[in-house]
Amino acid sequence: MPTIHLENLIKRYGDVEVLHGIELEMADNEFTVLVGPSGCGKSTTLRMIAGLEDVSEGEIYVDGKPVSHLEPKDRDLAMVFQDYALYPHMNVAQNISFALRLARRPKAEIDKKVREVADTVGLTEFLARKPGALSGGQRQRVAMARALAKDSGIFLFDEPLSNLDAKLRGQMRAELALMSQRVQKNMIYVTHDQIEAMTLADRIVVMHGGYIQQQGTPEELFKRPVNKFVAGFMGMPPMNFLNGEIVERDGDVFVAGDGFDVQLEGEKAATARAHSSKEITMGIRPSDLSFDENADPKKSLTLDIEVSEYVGAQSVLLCKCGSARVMVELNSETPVALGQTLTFAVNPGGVHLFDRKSEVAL
Ligand SMILES: Nc1ncnc2c1ncn2[C@@H]1O[C@H](COP(=O)(O)OP(=O)(O)OP(=O)(O)O)[C@@H](O)[C@H]1O
Repeated sequence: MPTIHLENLIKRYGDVEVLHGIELEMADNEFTVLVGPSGCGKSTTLRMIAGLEDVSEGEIYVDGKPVSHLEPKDRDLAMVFQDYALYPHMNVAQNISFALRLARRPKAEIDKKVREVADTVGLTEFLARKPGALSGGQRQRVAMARALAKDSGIFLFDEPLSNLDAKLRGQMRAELALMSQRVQKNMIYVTHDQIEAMTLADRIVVMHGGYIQQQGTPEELFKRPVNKFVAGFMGMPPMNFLNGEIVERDGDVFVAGDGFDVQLEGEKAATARAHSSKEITMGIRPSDLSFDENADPKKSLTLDIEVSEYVGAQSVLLCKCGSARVMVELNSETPVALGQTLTFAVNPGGVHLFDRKSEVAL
């Protein structure tokens, strides 16, 4: 499979620069997800790789060769768009084989390829149907099969699941994960959905404001976000942020703020002590806060429940901690009432510290 290298990619529309020097390497057979909020530049990056947008500065290399001057058709890639763009008057088999027929491949070869890819995406029984008689998920699979039939080394996806309802999205996500293991291609996938990114990616690239914020495995991004943006973007329910100050008392290090005073341990305490500014933001994920009435007061948060959202086995509680809001999760069987004050133990390893001004992780 080809490797892809984006070298200092810059994109300008007129005077406005929207990508400010994207530097990225994608290895053989890797599933890379570009993720970020609307307008961060992920689609523009993908469209530049595809050749659908010009490169303002920088270069795109595929297997070491510059490709930014090449037409999309000469770039050895297949793309699946958000809206699938199927031909409504052609049946599934004809949609899948369109590019092969255009290239005048022998009929036997085309038939074999159609059967193969239809089997891969589970469409065998629908080959004679027109797109109008298919469900959203099935249409999505046709788009995928059509791209697979091209046998390209690189596969590009632009939010391919965004038109599906939540249940189908979940199913297709799982199918995509399975398919990507089977087809062994270099895949680049764009989404604004961090759950899609976490479940599909070998490597996630988080973008914001035309810059790459961080790239790494889903676990690296979740456990060691480099800044407050990445920390808040990855994970659901999102990480809680509490503004506080680093204070030392009797040799111990605390983060103290409105309504909380949490002692730091080990490496975190040493890092906080050594940090130049005392003004920080403490981040704690809901999964690192556990309900415990007997928790050590120095290592817990006292929270007033404002809203409780029942989501099945767990409830998500929106609470007040001083002037800040904190989300926690609680077993739905635990009897609690709105307005009640509860104590949640802080997992010391789950405390993240960010410089309050620069928002960079300490
Ligand atoms: N043709 C254009 N002319 C001017 N600005 C554009 C054009 N296309 C995109 N932009 C701007 O470039 C930035 C990046 O857009 P892009 O579509 O890549 O974002 P995105 O992260 O994919 O967002 P979304 O999830 O909403 O599609 C945005 O600020 C957008 O307004």
